[in-house]
Amino acid sequence: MPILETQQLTMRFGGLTAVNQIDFVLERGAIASLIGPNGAGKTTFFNMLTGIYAPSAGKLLLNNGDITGTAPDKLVTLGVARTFQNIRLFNNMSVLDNVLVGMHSRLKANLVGTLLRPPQVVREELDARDKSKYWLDYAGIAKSRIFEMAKNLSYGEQRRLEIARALACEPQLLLLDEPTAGMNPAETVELTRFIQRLRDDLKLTVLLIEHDMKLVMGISDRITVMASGRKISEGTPNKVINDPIVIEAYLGKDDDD
Ligand SMILES: Nc1ncnc2c1ncn2[C@@H]1O[C@H](COP(=O)(O)OP(=O)(O)OP(=O)(O)O)[C@@H](O)[C@H]1O
Repeated sequence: MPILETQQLTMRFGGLTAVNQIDFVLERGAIASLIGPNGAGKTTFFNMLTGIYAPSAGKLLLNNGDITGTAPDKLVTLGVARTFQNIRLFNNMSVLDNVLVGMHSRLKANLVGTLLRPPQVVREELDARDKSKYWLDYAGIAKSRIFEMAKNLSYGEQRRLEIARALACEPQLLLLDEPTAGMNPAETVELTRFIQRLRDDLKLTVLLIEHDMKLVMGISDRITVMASGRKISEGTPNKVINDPIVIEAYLGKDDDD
């Protein structure tokens, strides 16, 4: 059973169809990539998968259950976590608090519990802090950095912090929107290995939007290619890179995609 499936998923903004009737299947445990020229509809597709946009038409299934139109925080509790193309951190909060905020939707305490702080709430908070520290360490953020404000981290560290925050939500499916954007080649290699570890050690399913073709070709079990809102090709890296439609629509472009 696939972990995620879309059926004829469509998003219209006024007269523009940004995502047009996409059928997509993501197998559990896969690393899959979504590629395509600027404006192809990749981020819009991600935004529907994570509940930020309710699709204009079509269906979205998680573990065969219909989750079309489900809100983002609910999807996090169902095991879908993501990072963003433009890093979205609380810059003036500590590194640790950024992860704790991300875990909030999984904590059980309600407002009354939070105010009265009975022992089980205090315990839950302590557990959450321990878990946050664990995931920060897992993502390679030094212990000495966790009380720094997020804005003081290097760019590569901020990207890893975003991933740590997503991991702390204990997802089954992790969506990464251009995770290497702005990284230098060494950081990109390191991140590639890290993504493979997420799949191999944590058994996560990973879907990424990525412009770095070397990374995409090296890491992906499957690649889906979008152009002008449509899926134009799909398959193994080898199949996709040799598909004339892809070469014409995407790889043949002379910009830096
Ligand atoms: N909220 C919105 N309102 C109106 N139009 C939008 C909105 N979001 C995206 N679009 C349009 O939808 C199309 C697809 O955009 P999208 O950002 O999904 O593409 P993309 O493949 O992620 O591009 P990039 O690689 O540049 O990030 C573009 O024409 C874009 O201008």
